[in-house]
This record gives sequence, structure tokens and C-alpha cells, in this order.
Amino acid sequence: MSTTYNVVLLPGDGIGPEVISEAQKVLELVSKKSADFDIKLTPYHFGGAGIDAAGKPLPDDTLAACKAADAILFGAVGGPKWGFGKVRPEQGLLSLRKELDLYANIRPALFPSESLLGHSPLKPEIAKGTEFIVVRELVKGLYFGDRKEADLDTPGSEGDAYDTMVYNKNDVQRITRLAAHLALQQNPPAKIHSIDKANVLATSRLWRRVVQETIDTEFKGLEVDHSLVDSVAMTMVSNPRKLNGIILTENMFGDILSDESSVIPGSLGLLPSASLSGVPDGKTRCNGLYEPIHGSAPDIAGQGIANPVGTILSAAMLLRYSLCQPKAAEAIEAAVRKVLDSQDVGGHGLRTADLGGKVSTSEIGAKIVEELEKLL
Ligand SMILES: NC(=O)c1ccc[n+]([C@@H]2O[C@H](COP(=O)([O-])OP(=O)(O)OC[C@H]3O[C@@H](n4cnc5c(N)ncnc54)[C@H](O)[C@@H]3O)[C@@H](O)[C@H]2O)c1
Ligand SMILES: CC(C)[C@H](C(=O)O)[C@@H](O)C(=O)O
Ligand SMILES: [Mg+2]
Repeated sequence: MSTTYNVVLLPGDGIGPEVISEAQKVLELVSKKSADFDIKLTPYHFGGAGIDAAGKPLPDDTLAACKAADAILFGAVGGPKWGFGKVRPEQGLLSLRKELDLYANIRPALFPSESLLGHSPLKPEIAKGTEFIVVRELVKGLYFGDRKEADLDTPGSEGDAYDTMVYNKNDVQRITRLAAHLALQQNPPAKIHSIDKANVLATSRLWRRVVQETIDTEFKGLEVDHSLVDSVAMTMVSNPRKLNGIILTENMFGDILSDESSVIPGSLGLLPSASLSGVPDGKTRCNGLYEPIHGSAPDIAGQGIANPVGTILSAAMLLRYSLCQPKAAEAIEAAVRKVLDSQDVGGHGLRTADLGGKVSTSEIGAKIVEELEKLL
């Protein structure tokens, strides 16, 4: 008997709906071709689209559907229409991560195709062979601590504002365990690079000690080193292979370092992510939200030129981690690689504008679907 998986689609704002629509076609094909399972895809309002439709970025029916789903595929939220006012699209994303306790954000910075090397702004000999996965703690830290907005309008107000970074032992232990789990899935086990700012921050001194103790007591034999975030930001673009393995870090550092990592393969539009509430063992279905690491890109929204690869690779992660369908995930990754490696009529790679090509979002999506059809 065939299983039906319920996947919620959150297209969101800006280029979100454009890239989600291509990933949707990929998941529909996987569903059609499988004898064992069906994927039911249902869209809901979220972000700015949620504010417009229901007055809040995470409408009640969207939250209820996400809680009941097997997985969520998300595009991006935000944009100048909603700005940085009291009700912001981004608040919906933070609430959803918190509501589902999606504490582990996995952001692989691997080359989906070696043929991209020539497009990386880094010299090929520097970029080649870079393979690391950023594991970012996602529900604590500066994003969720006590905060105060500045009052700049009341005469006499000093206009002070603050955000507080809070971590406790349990927060650091559980994300370390997940990073160790991912390290152990590689052969030989990957090295863990824990990143902090222990020379300044109390939360970082807690982080460094608990990471080390968790590895020493529960994962003997795994290698871990500790570095400061400022120098790692430099290493990432000067000698990125030094970071091969697992980069383990807190919420804000992980946000910044993962965008920086997209420079290595050449575009922010290429990188996928999974946000999980538990360890992905490939057997137990794991409630998760899957999204490209980029935002709503207001500068190119509506032009049909956004790169959908990061979202399509996020759909592959969804199949692997939440639906336990590794073969379908591998087929999608192979189809993406095939398309990025192939040439269009002008002799250039089949690429969107961010990678120096002229192909549209939907043309790349259709080509990936065509290749996938041959592999499933
Ligand atoms: N997960 C999310 O929903 C998410 C993530 C990051 C930023 N945002 C929001 O997005 C809005 C815009 O933020 P930003 O401009 O700083 O970051 P952004 O990631 O949207 O864009 C940064 C740059 O990368 C380019 N880019 C991004 N994705 C691309 C793609 N798929 N193909 C080709 N080019 C791509 C954009 O054109 C832009 O030049 C803000 O409101 C921000 O809060 C949302
Ligand atoms: C939109 C914003 C809240 C979000 C974050 O900072 O986590 C984004 O930048 C991301 O990387 O998913
Ligand atoms: Mg970000």
C-alpha cells in the first residue's frame, strides 16, 4: 500500500514563489514516479503574504498545517513592502522555527557540480575540494533573547536598545550531538570545527567547554577544534579546505558564515538547508523545514531569473531527512549536477544570471525535471 506524505509549501515573498514553483514540479514528478509513496503538496500563506492575507506573518491555519505536516518546503520571506516595522515577515520564520523547535540548521556548502569552479570568484585551486557542512544552532542566541527597541521619538529618551544572547548547557549539548552524528555519517568521520568568540563572550566560553566535553564523553575519537569567528571568516575565503568537515556554531555566526560560504561555489542561489527538530538517522521521519539559504531577493523578484537550484536541493534534503527516501534525493542531486554540467546552444553552461548564464528560472527547472525523469 502506498504511503501519502503531507508536505506544506510556504512560497512566501519576492523570488520565494518563483523558486518554490520549480521545486514543486520536482516533488510532483518524484511522487508520480514512485510506486511506494505519494507526496501531497499544499500551499499556505506565510511572511509578507501572510500579513497581506491574514494580518500576521504566521497565520493560525499555516501554523496548524505545519505542525501536522510530514515536512515543510519554504521559499523566502521579506521585502521593502513590509520593511522593518512592528509586524515583519521575518518574525513569522522565527516563530515557526521556535514553535517546531527546529534547533538544528544544516547548511551544506558543497559544490553541486565541479563545472562551477570556473565561476567561483575564488581561484579554482583555492575553491577546489571544499566540502563542509555548516551546523547552525537555530532557536536560541541573539535572535531569541530579551530585547529592547530604541525609543528615538520621545524627547529626553536616551534611545538605548539591546539584544541578549542566552545559551545553556542543554542547548549546546543537543546541537553538538547532531553535529557529531553528521560527522560520523562520513567515512572516515569528519572533523568538527567549533566556531565561537570565546575571547570576548561568556556564551562562547560556555559553548567551547560544552562542545569539548560532549565530544570527549559521548563521541570519543571524533576530532574537534575550536576557532574564533573573525579569523574563520577570513579562512573561509582564503583557504576554505581547511574547514572541510562540520562547522558547528551558534545562531548569528552561522547565519553570517553560511551566506559567506556561498561565495565558494559562486552563488547564494545554489545552497540548500534543512532545519530539524532531531537527529536525522535516515530511518526515523524527522519533522523539518527545508529552504534555500537565500532571501527574497527584491532586486531580482518578478524577473524570472532567480536560481532555483538551492530550493530544488532543499527538496532533495526533505526527501532524505523527513521522508526517508534517499534514492529520490540522490536522483535529484544527480539531475541538478547533470544540468549544471551541460551546455546550452551558445556553448555556455545551462545557468541562471547569478552564474553568468542567460537561462530563466523556469527553463532551468524544466531541464532538471527532464533529467530527473530519466533517473527515476
Ligand atoms: N529565509 C529567508 O526567508 C530569508 C533569508 C535571508 C534574507 N531574507 C530576507 O530577504 C530580504 C532581502 O534580503 P537580502 O537582499 O539581504 O538577501 P537576499 O538573500 O535576498 O539577496 C542577496 C543577493 O543575492 C541575490 N540572490 C539571492 N537569492 C538568489 C537566487 N536564488 N538567484 C539569484 N540571485 C539570488 C539577490 O539578488 C541579492 O543580490 C530581506 O527582507 C531579508 O530579511 C529572508
Ligand atoms: C530572514 C532571517 C530571519 C533568516 C535568519 O537570519 O535566520 C535568514 O537570514 C536565514 O538565513 O534563514
Ligand atoms: Mg541568512
